[in-house]
Amino acid sequence: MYVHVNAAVSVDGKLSSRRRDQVTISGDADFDRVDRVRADADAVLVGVGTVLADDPHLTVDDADRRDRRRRDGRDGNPARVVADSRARTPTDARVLDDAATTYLLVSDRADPARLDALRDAGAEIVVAGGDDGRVDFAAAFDALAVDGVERTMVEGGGEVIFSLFEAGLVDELTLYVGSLVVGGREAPTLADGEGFVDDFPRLELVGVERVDDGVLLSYEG
Ligand SMILES: NC(=O)c1ccc[n+]([C@@H]2O[C@H](COP(=O)([O-])OP(=O)(O)OC[C@H]3O[C@@H](n4cnc5c(N)ncnc54)[C@H](O)[C@@H]3O)[C@@H](O)[C@H]2O)c1
Ligand SMILES: Nc1nc(=O)c(N)c(NC[C@H](O)[C@H](O)[C@H](O)COP(=O)(O)O)[nH]1
Repeated sequence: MYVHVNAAVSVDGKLSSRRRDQVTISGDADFDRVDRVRADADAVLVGVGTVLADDPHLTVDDADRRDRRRRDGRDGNPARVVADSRARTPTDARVLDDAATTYLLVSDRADPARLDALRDAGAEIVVAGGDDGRVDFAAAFDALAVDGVERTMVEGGGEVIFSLFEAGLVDELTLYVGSLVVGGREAPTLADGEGFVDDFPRLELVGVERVDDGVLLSYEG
């Protein structure tokens, strides 16, 4: 699986505010770039924290890009994937509408009644839980690959991105740094989780570009 992480942060590295509600960091040009990256992916993945905070749709906005995908024999939208160990995704979440296939990655600790309700709401359930009750991304990606998902774009949040770095699964990172300060010791950052104390993952900087009133940094993992 090729994993491309994309996120937008403030100059102080925050994904959103201490209230964990969505902060618009990208400008129009960056959101258009995000749409292009989505259109190139087989799947777009977020954590359930992002679903609960932002209720994202995770589809391709641009109709020409959807048409191009269909001409290439693909679905108009990439699949949507939510890392959701305990199946907390609301059954009326926007990711569960019929615009695309949606996989929920759950652990074996998820409540079977919740899973039935989510299946009824249209979700495909993939059980891929590690011993700690969190989704084992390597196992989950192997399961998705069976369905033809070879390229996944990850749109956050900070807990999921940390886990992917920890597991050594990040091939590419694009980071839009907007020119605003959010602050707050409790505000989510690009990589939260437990944090590293040694063996810090190192990335190779491969691009720096001014976009909107911010900077787009491109790295290889
Ligand atoms: N600026 C951006 O680009 C951007 C993008 C996405 C989200 N956000 C913001 O980030 C915040 C949400 O991020 P978050 O960190 O709270 O949640 P998250 O989206 O990273 O989801 C975390 C949850 O995913 C589940 N999970 C399952 N397996 C996991 C694993 N192996 N590792 C980690 N989590 C696993 C757990 O239930 C965990 O609580 C919101 O405030 C949202 O607005 C910003
Ligand atoms: N690239 C980017 N720039 C931002 O300034 C910002 N706040 C997000 N946040 C990610 C967000 O949590 C969602 O995942 C999608 O940006 C919403 O996507 P939809 O339009 O609903 O499909 N992402």
